[in-house]
Amino acid sequence: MRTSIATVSLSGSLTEKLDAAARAGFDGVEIFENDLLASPLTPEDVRARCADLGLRIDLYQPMRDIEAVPEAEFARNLRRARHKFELMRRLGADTVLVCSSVSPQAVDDDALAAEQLSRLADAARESGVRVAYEALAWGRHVSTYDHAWRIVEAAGHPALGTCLDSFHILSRGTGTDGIADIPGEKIFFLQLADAPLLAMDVLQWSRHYRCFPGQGGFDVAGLVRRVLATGYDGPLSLEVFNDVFRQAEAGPTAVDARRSLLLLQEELGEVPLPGPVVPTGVAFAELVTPDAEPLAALLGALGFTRTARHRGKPVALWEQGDARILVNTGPAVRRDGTRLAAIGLESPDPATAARRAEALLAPVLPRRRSPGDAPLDAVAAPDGTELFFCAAGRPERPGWRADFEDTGRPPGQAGVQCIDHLALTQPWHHFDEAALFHRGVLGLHAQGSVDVADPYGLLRSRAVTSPGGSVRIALTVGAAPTDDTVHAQHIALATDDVVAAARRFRDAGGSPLPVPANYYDDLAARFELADGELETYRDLGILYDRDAHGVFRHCYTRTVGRVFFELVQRDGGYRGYGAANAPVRLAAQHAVRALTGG
Ligand SMILES: O=C(O)c1ccc(O)c(O)c1
Ligand SMILES: [Mg+2]
Repeated sequence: MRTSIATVSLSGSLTEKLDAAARAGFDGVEIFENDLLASPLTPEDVRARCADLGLRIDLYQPMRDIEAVPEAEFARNLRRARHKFELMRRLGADTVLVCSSVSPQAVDDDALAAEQLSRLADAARESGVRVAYEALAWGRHVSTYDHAWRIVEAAGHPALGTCLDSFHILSRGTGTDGIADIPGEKIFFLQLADAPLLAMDVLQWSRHYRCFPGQGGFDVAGLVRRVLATGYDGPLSLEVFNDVFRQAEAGPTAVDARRSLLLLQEELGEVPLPGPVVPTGVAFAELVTPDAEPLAALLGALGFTRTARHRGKPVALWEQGDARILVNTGPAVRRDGTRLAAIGLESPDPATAARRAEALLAPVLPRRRSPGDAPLDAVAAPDGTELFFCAAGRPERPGWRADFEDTGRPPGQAGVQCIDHLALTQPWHHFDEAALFHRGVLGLHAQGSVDVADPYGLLRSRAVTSPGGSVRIALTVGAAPTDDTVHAQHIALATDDVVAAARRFRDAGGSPLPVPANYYDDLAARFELADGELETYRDLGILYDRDAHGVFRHCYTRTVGRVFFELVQRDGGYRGYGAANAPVRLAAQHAVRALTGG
């Protein structure tokens, strides 16, 4: 199955768009007229460039407001169209998209629409061009795919077919049964886009919020299955109007787009991919820092001990229960300050997990970092976080732990059992990509996204989890372009007694994030807590939340660089991450930063 992408889906100049599409491995492009008009390249240049890049020009688009208009108007439209057919000859593009008219001049007359589209197709055929007629969801008289098909069928012209666009069909909730009535050879083109389920004007929704398949709420795969059943054998082409993609760099967007199509093709059984191999736990989280001291103090207060050091690199292993944290002070990482750089994921089959990631266009990292290191399969996530696939339950394989030499100190025992979750701040323009990556590449389940008010902005957060919750990653992003480096990442540590753990932390010299008294007044109003409970929480800076399943109690440390820790206690199967408390936490962190200038 050939794959294609509309130039409108990518940012930059036409040249940049074409380069990005080719590099990501697309077979073709839809050239959006505005991209050509704004380009200094001649149509012949564009044609040559596409040929050099191995890209076919699958579609030229759009032609608007053509049909069902008074004859004089149609004559002008035909003249305009002939110009474009000549342009397409120079480009080497053989299919043009005609959107259903939105013109106030258009009349509700299918016979007239069919007759004029037929005359348009006559002119197109003379230039070796085919016309694909698409119903815009907001078309003046034609807004559904089955209506557009009835007109195409009535015209009965060999150079006239229809273009199906998943957004226009699924946004209107039009049933897809009617697709089976269209002969495959009359579907001249198939455009794919997903979108989040929003209640808004369909034109605004389409022009600003489309996303790649798998990133929204539509059943795009179900629609494609129906289209393929007709015998359609043209490309699967992504046409995504999206405000974020318009601003983000074209290269990564094109990779994100291609990954989305690969996953769609896998779902359809068209492209076999290795795996997925779902990770079964977090082997370690690796922090890099220019100065180990503040982290050492923090980890010590949390009850971790330094149990081992790497044989060849300045990396220390801190352990408590099943929570393992690497602190890397290597020179290569000093410039970025303290941050979460890598995650070790326990995997039942690391090699296959890495092969799947590679097949889905994740950059593969060298297996051996230095001579003598145990080979580890690793890839980079879209935000640059390194993901190591660590053999779990495979004693015959040398694990990452073999690279470490024990210090002789046992793991700490201050009530922390394991890593509950990791919260990673994503670059603001890669949020949807990050969720699709973690779902598609790692086989994690993506939960719905929640908005969180920050005193200076709005954050969106979406969790991806393994079955049973042994791996939980909260992906967070600012809703508007921001300096992403100001956002923190955190490691949440699970305990079955957060009160005891928080007390130990404070007694060991740790300073919890201070929580305002107003928060506790509100807590008293919302929940009937046992005698003394509220006072304990207030004293220790513990926050409280409840869902349909259970109770969540949690507290935070101060931030070092971009990193802070959270102690969490989940009871009764609580599923969330304390999102209700996040605005208070964010405000408290801003307040601390303002005081300390850090
Ligand atoms: O928003 C539009 O105008 C527009 C143009 C061309 C398309 O293929 C489409 O789906 C929408
Ligand atoms: Mg379209």
